[in-house]
Amino acid sequence: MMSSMSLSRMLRAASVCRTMSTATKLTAVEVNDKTGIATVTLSRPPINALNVELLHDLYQSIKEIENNKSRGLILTSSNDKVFSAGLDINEMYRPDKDRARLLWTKLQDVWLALYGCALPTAAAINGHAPAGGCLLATSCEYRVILPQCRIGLNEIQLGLVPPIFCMFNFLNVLPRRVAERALVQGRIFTTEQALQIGLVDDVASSKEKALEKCSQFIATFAQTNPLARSLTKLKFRGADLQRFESERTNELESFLEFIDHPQMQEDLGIYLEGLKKKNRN
Ligand SMILES: CC/C=C\C/C=C\CCCC/C=C/C(=O)SCCNC(=O)CCNC(=O)[C@H](O)C(C)(C)COP(=O)(O)OP(=O)(O)OC[C@H]1O[C@@H](n2cnc3c(N)ncnc32)[C@H](O)[C@@H]1OP(=O)(O)O
Repeated sequence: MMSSMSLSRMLRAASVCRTMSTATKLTAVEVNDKTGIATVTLSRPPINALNVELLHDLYQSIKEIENNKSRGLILTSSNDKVFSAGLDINEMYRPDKDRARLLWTKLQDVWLALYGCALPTAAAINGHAPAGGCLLATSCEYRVILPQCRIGLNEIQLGLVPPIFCMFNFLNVLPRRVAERALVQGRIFTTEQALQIGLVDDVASSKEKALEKCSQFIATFAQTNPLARSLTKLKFRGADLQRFESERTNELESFLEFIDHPQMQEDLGIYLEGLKKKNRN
């Protein structure tokens, strides 16, 4: 039988963390009642590839957390090897046109919501974060990564032109020259390299420690007026958000045109097959 001691401990623990009532299917949202920090966990096995549904759920979670006046938002993954594999290539290869339009629109919505989020944001990067995975992490204000991970914007290696928000994210984090070279080379960085160039702020030996460091970052704003903080953040990011708005329709059309091209379809097919073959050998 459970002792009254362990029962009270369990009740205390349960009162610290609560799952948000509207937590969605492919993202789990947990709010720590003590700190007021919400953790969003990407939960689309096996590798958190960003499809329409995951992007939809992620957007809903970010907005919900922002509206619930949490103290901050931490983004992480339920997979212990992959933070996110980026866009689901199956959504771009031989795509349904309406769905491809939706995919890109939802990616744009997520970027706007995360990059422009009024709350302090941090990413506990507990696995590889190529392409769209890196985009999510660099939309946040602070990043902690685990050892032996790979992170970067490698779109150009797939023959894809990195969209404008990739550029904004890198310019916000890296010196201009480093950002430009990383994007045009489609560089994927190791944990050590990412730390050395400043693509991530810190390295932690486990997911728990990464989450702790993210919470500590968010706690640095405990004494700061939240409105003053968010308006200051907006002053830094506002020009990017405005330029994005003015180009979002063009970027959507460019994306659709791009993936409609026969050569692009052939390249994506080869790339996808290469990823699958790796597992067959
Ligand atoms: C205005 C702009 C105009 C035009 C621009 C046009 C387009 C720009 C788009 C730019 C925005 C973002 C783009 C992207 O995100 S593209 C996606 C790029 N992602 C990658 O290249 C990652 C590829 N994957 C990997 O490197 C590894 O899978 C990873 C993530 C390191 C994990 O490795 P591991 O744990 O070993 O897992 P597996 O490789 O065995 O993968 C398991 C399983 O998943 C399949 N898979 C992997 N990645 C993807 C993916 N991104 N989409 C779909 N499927 C993926 C893989 O094939 C395996 O499948 P299997 O059937 O073999 O189990």
